[in-house]
Amino acid sequence: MVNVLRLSGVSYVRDRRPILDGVDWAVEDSERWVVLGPNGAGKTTLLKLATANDYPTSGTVDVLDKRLGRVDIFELRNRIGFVSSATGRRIPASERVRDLVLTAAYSVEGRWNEHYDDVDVRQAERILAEWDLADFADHSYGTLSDGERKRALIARAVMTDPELLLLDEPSASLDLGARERLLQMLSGFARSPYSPAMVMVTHHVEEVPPGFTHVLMLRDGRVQAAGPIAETLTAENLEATFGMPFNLTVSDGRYAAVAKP
Ligand SMILES: Nc1ncnc2c1ncn2[C@@H]1O[C@H](COP(=O)(O)OP(=O)(O)OP(=O)(O)O)[C@@H](O)[C@H]1O
Repeated sequence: MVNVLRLSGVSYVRDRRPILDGVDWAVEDSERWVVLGPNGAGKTTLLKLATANDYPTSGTVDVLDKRLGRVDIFELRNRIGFVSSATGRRIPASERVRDLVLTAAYSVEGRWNEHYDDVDVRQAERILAEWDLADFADHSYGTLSDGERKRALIARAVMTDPELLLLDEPSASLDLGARERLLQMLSGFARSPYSPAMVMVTHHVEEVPPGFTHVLMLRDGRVQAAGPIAETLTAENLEATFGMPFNLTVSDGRYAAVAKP
């Protein structure tokens, strides 16, 4: 087992307010983590550190065995796949889906070269099929539905064979069918031993894909609970994290939570 991410005593303070407060957390290469917590808990801030897009105020962050602050972050970022609504906003509407995926191999957005290596073209075709995008390969990004866009962004993120894949609320704004389709794909991807370590931020236990192994629960910038999902994703920990009591059920690996009457 290899640590892909390790936060030790991490605090992140802005305007004298601790947004993350004494966070200790480690992700190993075979693990798939869900990060759960209410609005403002610090989930996106945590991803900013994990993607080497910011630095902690105190404590240490090691990403892929490199200590933030002592490493070339551009080299590090090439080894990390990241999907968020902000990454989606940077994609030109006219970009063809095939090029969106293919150009990831060259770390560019927008088609820039008429000649790609065969190995990259084959890899892109395989990934497009894997994420159910083969029929959309010649469509432009701007014409895709929200669900298709999310799958296209994930396909782009995995094109470079990242060692760590971070997803910030991938199923937010999707309709029920699109959400379920995406969760099935994420579940299959999470279960593959060839997939990288994964971290997915979500607000809803219903969006936890079966196959994810661990959960980190954050409240007010502090770790409320962290560990294997079966033992850690409990009604007690949900209440401690979201500040209200829930009835929690699990069926076929899918969780559902409703407030206690
Ligand atoms: N650079 C910053 N300066 C000041 N406040 C910040 C900064 N970054 C984040 N915050 C604040 O820190 C808190 C945590 O933000 P963050 O986006 O990490 O939470 P989150 O758990 O992702 O929330 P949500 O679920 O609503 O997306 C919020 O109250 C936010 O306003």
